[in-house]
Amino acid sequence: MTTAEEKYDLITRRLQEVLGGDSIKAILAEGRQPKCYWGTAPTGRPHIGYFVPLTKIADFLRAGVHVTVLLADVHAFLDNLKAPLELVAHRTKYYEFLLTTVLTSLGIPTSSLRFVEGSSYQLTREYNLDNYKLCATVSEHDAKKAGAEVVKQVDSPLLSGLLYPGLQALDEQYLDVDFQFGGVDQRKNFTFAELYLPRLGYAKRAHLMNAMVPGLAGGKMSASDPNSKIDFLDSPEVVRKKLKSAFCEEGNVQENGVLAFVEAVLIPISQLRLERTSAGSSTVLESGLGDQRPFISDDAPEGTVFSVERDEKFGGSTHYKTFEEMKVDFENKQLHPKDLKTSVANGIIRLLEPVRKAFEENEEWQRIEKLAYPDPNAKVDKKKKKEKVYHPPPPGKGKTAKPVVDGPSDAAVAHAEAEAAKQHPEPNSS
Ligand SMILES: N[C@@H](Cc1ccc(O)cc1)C(=O)O
Repeated sequence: MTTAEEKYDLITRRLQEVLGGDSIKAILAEGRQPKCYWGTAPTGRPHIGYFVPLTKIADFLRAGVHVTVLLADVHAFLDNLKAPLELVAHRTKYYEFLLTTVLTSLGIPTSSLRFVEGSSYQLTREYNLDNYKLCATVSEHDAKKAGAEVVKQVDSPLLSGLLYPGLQALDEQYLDVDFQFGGVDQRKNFTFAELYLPRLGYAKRAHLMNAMVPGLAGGKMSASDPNSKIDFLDSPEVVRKKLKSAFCEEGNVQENGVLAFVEAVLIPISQLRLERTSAGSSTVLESGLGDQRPFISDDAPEGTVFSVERDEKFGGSTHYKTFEEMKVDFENKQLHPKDLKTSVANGIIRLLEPVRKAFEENEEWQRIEKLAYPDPNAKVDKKKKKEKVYHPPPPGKGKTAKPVVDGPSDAAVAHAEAEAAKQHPEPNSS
């Protein structure tokens, strides 16, 4: 990788939108290495759509960008308590285990990037003062608009949802980056940051956005339909079942969750692996944990990005070098939905194998997983907890009355949290 233009092209390839690209070009032209971050709020369990930002991170690293991954723990509960306070630390740990493993499986050594927890700096005096300054600058209308696509929209919105975009904007300053990267669903948050950071005297950052990952059922990968998304730890049987029920009609390339998924997730991973092989050892990418070519048959010609394996009596296997070729075949009914689904299922199973293996070999991760995502059907415990809730008498009343300067008791806080959780129940996932 030599010229600034080549680096810029690698940084911005496959993105849906770039705001402020010229500032990145200028940094590269000076021979400097841009700094960026990608933030994720540890709420529900990450699904395999996360491969999209993670493969993009591989591009950034290859172009010499300094990458920070923000585990936005504070944001995870600011967003309608999607991660309730008592679970957020466990979920943060779970995300860290998972992201580290997936990055390694893609051949990205985590030593080449930095992980930061939001709460490690968002609770400081300096950050909070900036937050209050923002609160005295931003209108309620703008804060609401900025969070509209990211913060869960409910009938009785909490104040925390209004703070969310402001904190995300401040993160750019406190993580000291040149650009922030995220899905296009972050667009309103990003333009909000561009407008408001300069009003605090901070630099306006560039924003890079990837397209949203399509769900297997068609449309966006949906939180409410568990069949539309695949968990990193799903077993081969579950992966096959989810693919079987995916919407994939013969000849229809317009509404086709499976094909769209191949284009957005699987082919970029194949390309990444191909580039690694051809670039040799001079790149930051190392060999991954597992199978090097999860979607390509052993006997496929060079340059193949996806193989559909088929019995000779059904015409034999086809090896595609581009997504376009595959799409044309599907449209012309040369590629049958059943064959496509089978090859995609097999590819995903191979891709997830090293992640599942790492999970099975790591007792600490397994312990954290249970704490982070307790079984929602284990109602017994919940009931017990409810009975224990203590309702303190109002200040000045009751035997234990004392001045209120102490702040609310733990029990009062627990009660308030339980009430909040009732009104804003946690969604299945983000
Ligand atoms: N808004 C991001 C999470 C995030 C939080 C804080 C940030 O600074 C950046 C990103 C999401 O929807 O997942």
